[in-house]
Amino acid sequence: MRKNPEIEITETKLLSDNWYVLNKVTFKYKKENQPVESHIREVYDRGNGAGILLYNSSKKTVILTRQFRLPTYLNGNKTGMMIEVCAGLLDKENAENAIIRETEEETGYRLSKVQKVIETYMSPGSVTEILYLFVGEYDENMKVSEGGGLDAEQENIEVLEFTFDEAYAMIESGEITDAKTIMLLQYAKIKELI
Ligand SMILES: Nc1nc2c(ncn2[C@@H]2O[C@H](COP(=O)(O)OP(=O)(O)O[C@H]3O[C@H](CO)[C@@H](O)[C@H](O)[C@@H]3O)[C@@H](O)[C@H]2O)c(=O)[nH]1
Ligand SMILES: [Mg+2]
Repeated sequence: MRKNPEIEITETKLLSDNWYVLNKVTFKYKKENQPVESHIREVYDRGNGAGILLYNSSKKTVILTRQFRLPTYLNGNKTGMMIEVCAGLLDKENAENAIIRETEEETGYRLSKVQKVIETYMSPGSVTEILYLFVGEYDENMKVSEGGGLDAEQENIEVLEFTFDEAYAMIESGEITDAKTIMLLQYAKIKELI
């Protein structure tokens, strides 16, 4: 599937597969009329993910989640708590089914339709993950459980409802710093979704 004649991968060394997979990859970069360069990069493969902005256009509200995120705690986020759109890693299913399942697990809303709006590499220098971003309408009739995430995965997810304006202002105030959440809120603003 790979289609770049300038690139030749010569070695892939597994550094860790304790949870997800970290490889050290050596490759040759053969640029025309230039000496061949050898590069080494560490690449973290944790699969692909999906996220969704749940919105209600008549109430002008959105559903977001709050949870502890250790990597942010280790890098400048005082409490480690992050406000994010509902999101999860894909199992073997497609992104649309995954986000519908994840929405119910994390927020308690059972959606029947969602719309894919963005596909993005979140950290292309180091992480393989593609994130598929969706929007979907929710209302109270779709609420089937409390949400909160899977106990088995110790997720401890709080479900929050904000007006769209409140949520949008939290980007400016620095209360929302998660990239996929900022992208989806800005998408909603640009497209005048809410
Ligand atoms: N034991 C253990 N658990 C882990 C480890 N890494 C992750 N987990 C757990 O695996 C679960 C994954 O939950 P999901 O809801 O499927 O994924 P997510 O972490 O919400 O991922 C979403 O957000 C990420 C960060 O923005 C995105 O990168 C990802 O694509 C997705 O959108 C979480 O309970 C998480 O704590 C680990 O090293 N060890
Ligand atoms: Mg999640």
